[in-house]
Amino acid sequence: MKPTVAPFPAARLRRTRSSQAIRNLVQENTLTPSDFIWPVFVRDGEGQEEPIASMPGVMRRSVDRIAEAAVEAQALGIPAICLFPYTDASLKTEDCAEAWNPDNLTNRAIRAIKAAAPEIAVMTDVALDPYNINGHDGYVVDGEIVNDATVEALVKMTLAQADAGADIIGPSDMMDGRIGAMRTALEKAGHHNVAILSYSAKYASGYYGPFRDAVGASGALKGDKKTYQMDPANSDEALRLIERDLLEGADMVMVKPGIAYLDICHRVKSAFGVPTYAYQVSGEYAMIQAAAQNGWIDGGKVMMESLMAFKRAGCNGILTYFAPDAARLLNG
Ligand SMILES: NCC(=O)CCC(=O)O
Repeated sequence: MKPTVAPFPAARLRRTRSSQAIRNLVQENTLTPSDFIWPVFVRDGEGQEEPIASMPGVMRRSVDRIAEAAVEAQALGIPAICLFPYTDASLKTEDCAEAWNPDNLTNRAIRAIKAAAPEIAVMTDVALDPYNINGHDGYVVDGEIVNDATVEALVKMTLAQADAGADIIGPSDMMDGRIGAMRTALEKAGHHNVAILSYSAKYASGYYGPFRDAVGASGALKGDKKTYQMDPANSDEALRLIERDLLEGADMVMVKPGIAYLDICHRVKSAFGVPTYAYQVSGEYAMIQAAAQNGWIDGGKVMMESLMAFKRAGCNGILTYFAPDAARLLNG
């Protein structure tokens, strides 16, 4: 689209910025609480809310407190909550069997949320890293992250989550062939309406540091994730990954991290026109909070501006740790 601009003074582009009312009329993008998916951290125990030092304002919550948080999110108009478990080191093994335990933290939290806040959609994370003694998203054999055996484990994990009542499965592992395998298994098990929001374009990023503290994975990880997560230098490859996942049965797709990858969000939405999400990850959140706490930026303003940027880039929604704070601001 080529914008038409009459010569000055017929056109004074400041006219449409001259009052709040006119600015509201010409606003091109909007942000509402229904744009958010709220990632939360689950821990064991009861009545527990434990702050995470590198993510000011974010807690690890026990299952009962997660259910309360979901009730609050539902009241704020947030449509979905996404669960990440803080798994005790004693439950991390080489075979990652805790990942498909029907009574693991995630599956208990799904059932508790469904009982307390039935309207909110529950999204899960599918990857082996919270359960893996090696800290990787897949099985490690002789130093290699093996693909096909990992996919079999991820399918078991997916089915356990769907059986517990998950509405949206979020494969974040970046193995090849996992979306097709999960979709086939879900269909076969009668979970026709369980959606897959694929972490299709997930980059090997430095922005995930605080998240690894939050889920207790920082110590376990040996090496890096560059053989399965994407190179930040690449963009065409993201489109191939997105197309591949859509053809295998993904309903929605994600770009991760967010702010440094808005060009990818825009390309994905323009190329495919499918429900597209960005993950404003822990490092992005931590940077905004740290600068705000030092008085270097206005935290509320930067929070809202960063979230609007995702909408402007074409995203349908954002996974963001700011979800409840932003929803409260938007609800006035
Ligand atoms: N699979 C989920 C993540 O890796 C989240 C990363 C973050 O928030 O930094």
